[in-house]
Amino acid sequence: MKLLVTGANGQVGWELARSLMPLGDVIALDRSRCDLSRPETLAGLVAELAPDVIVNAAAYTAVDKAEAEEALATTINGTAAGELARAAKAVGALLIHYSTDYVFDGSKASPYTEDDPVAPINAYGRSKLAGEMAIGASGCDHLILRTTWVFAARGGNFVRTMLRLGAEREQLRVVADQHGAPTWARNIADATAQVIACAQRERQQGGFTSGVFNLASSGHTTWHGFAEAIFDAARARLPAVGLKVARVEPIPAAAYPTPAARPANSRLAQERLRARFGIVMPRWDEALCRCLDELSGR
Ligand SMILES: NC(=O)C1=CN([C@@H]2O[C@H](COP(=O)(O)OP(=O)(O)OC[C@H]3O[C@@H](n4cnc5c(N)ncnc54)[C@H](OP(=O)(O)O)[C@@H]3O)[C@@H](O)[C@H]2O)C=CC1
Ligand SMILES: Cc1cn([C@H]2C[C@H](O)[C@@H](COP(=O)(O)OP(=O)(O)O[C@H]3O[C@@H](C)C(=O)[C@@H](O)[C@H]3O)O2)c(=O)[nH]c1=O
Ligand SMILES: [Mg+2]
Repeated sequence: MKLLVTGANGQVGWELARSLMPLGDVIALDRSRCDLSRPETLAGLVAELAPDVIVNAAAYTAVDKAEAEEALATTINGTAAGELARAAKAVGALLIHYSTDYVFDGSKASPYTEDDPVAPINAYGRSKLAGEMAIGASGCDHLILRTTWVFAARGGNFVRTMLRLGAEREQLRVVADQHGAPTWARNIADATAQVIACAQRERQQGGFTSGVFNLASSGHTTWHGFAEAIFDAARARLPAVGLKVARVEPIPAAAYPTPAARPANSRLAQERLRARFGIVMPRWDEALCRCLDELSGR
């Protein structure tokens, strides 16, 4: 099996290179070899490589910056995703694509299911929704995996931000009224490998259907709860970080103004993923400890 991965240097893309290896030949392309800001180049690239599976891990993920660059975010997350889907259709490839909790407005009181109405409240969310819709319209075999609050030992993410700030300051203020499940990029990549293996069997046997699946850690917390867990775990595992932080003040989102609004509820129900693929994701706090173990070289 030939698997094409985009966004090879991203949190998820980096982990995919390892997780997908047992499935076949992985061609992992970074921005320099597969640039989603130039959607017109993608059909030719895919036709030339003729992969069996395309995993699109490239995305414009700068949530606040997207407010001022919505056109670029939409080209990368919307138009280019649609072009990859049409290219997948042309070569008969399966497309795996990632989307986000930010397609929802966060007003629901319980976890979102895949069929809940979408209503993004920021430019990034709108651009990711455009990608979902373009893929759905393409007619290619596809699975859209909606994930949340991704972290990893490398790349730009909340864990690395907190470790940096926690080494600089004695007190931090962190939003405590946004709820979600921090999800480790490695767990996403491993689950993706399971999903692909299952989907390819279904396609061979004629029982495949395309669709949207939530894919996030088990359990949930707030950004404040996540920050406290990061510092607790780091004190035990990463003395070299030299944490100064003594207090993490819980604050409402209204007290932490940002260019982009964020949903209050980012929780995603996991039943559909379990029913179709038998996947139960690890808990977010256990995954956090494994990730920090990796950072500490354990
Ligand atoms: N991060 C998160 O919290 C969440 C992410 N997701 C989704 O999961 C997927 C994976 O995200 P994640 O790995 O966390 O994101 P990252 O930001 O870690 O990685 C995204 C990658 O996309 C690359 N990229 C950006 N612009 C382009 C472009 N024009 N052409 C090609 N590549 C480009 C980046 O390249 P470079 O390294 O050069 O900048 C980066 O390597 C995305 O679809 C994202 O929307 C969903 C929910 C939460
Ligand atoms: C740095 C910092 C952030 N915050 C808040 C701001 C925000 O509400 C929350 C998280 O901030 P971030 O900017 O890391 O999160 P953000 O970039 O919005 O994360 C999102 O990224 C995209 C790509 C997704 O798809 C989402 O699932 C989600 O992971 O923490 C504080 O309260 N205090 C702080 O010191
Ligand atoms: Mg961010």
